[in-house]
Amino acid sequence: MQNEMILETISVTKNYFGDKSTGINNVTILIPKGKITAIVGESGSGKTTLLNLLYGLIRPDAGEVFFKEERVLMREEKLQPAHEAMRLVTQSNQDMDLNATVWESVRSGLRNAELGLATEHKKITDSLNMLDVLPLKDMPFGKLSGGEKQRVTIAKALISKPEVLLLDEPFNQVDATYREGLQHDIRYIVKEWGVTVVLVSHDPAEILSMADELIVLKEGEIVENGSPEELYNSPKLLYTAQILASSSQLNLEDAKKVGVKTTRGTVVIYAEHVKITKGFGAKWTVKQVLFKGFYEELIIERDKVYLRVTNHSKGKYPKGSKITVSIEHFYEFGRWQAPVRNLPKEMD
Ligand SMILES: Nc1ncnc2c1ncn2[C@@H]1O[C@H](COP(=O)(O)OP(=O)(O)OP(=O)(O)O)[C@@H](O)[C@H]1O
Repeated sequence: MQNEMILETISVTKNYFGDKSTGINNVTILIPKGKITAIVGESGSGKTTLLNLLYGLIRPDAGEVFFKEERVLMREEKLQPAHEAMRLVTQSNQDMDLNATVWESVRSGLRNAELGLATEHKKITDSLNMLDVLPLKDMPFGKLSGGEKQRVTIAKALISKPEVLLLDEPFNQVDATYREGLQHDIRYIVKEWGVTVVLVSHDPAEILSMADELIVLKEGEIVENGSPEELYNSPKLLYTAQILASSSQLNLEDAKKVGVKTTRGTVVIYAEHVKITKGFGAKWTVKQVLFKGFYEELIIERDKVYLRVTNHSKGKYPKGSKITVSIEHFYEFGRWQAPVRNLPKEMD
């Protein structure tokens, strides 16, 4: 069954000060209803601009944005900023009053001031509960941790049950330990309340585990889109592979040095596809051990060629260890063509 679409842009362009290298260019996208769509791309690729255009905060130079097939009116065209069925949560929490209590902060998200006290109380309680911050209700917003602030800001955005929630880097201020909890809660909200989420993120871990759909932006244009699995397992572009996975890129010469035979151009090797063992006469050296929580990322070197490796046996390969390497597969990219999957290669 085809997904129902809720938001759409048709050939939308927005350049700042007429400079075509800024903003976004000729972007056409469809956002499915009741799903999580993530907009990803390097810094400056136009992610926030696209989010603001979807919300009606900024006017496109060309093209149109539609919410349920109706054109989204811009803030100059009506009294309310942006669309009443959508809410945007920005990175800065700049519209939050630091001295207001959590309860008051969430209450200020109600647009209908005429609600009875009991209804209002229930709505605030429901929103706070949904984000698991009810016990903080009497705390001033300014005294909360980054993660708690983010939860309260989302609770405020959700109190009037918007159809679309737009999140700009929602986990930036959130401790790694609390990230998963918040990601899980957002997924739950999408499922329980049927909210559509569009989020902007640059962190592969959160995008891949959360999103149903990915839109990849590069220099203001969409270069790929699809499910996280599709784009992670078969990226068409080197750029996408670099954004979604911890990886190493080798040029033809370096690839040859380490035994990877390619004729087409850059080779990308995902860290998780490099397998290592300790071995006598091994030619690779562990140069760095990066702590990643429940696993490590190693930077290893041979003949001045460096590779990233995911290592789940923490502590087994300290800095300076000599190791043997095999690569399960790698991607070849030449003139931005589709990748070629390769069979395991023994390199030592
Ligand atoms: N208000 C503005 N005035 C002028 N240029 C802007 C403005 N907002 C964004 N830009 C420029 O447009 C381009 C895209 O910016 P945008 O913030 O949309 O990118 P982004 O992908 O969200 O970046 P980041 O990940 O760093 O937040 C950048 O070159 C940026 O400098």
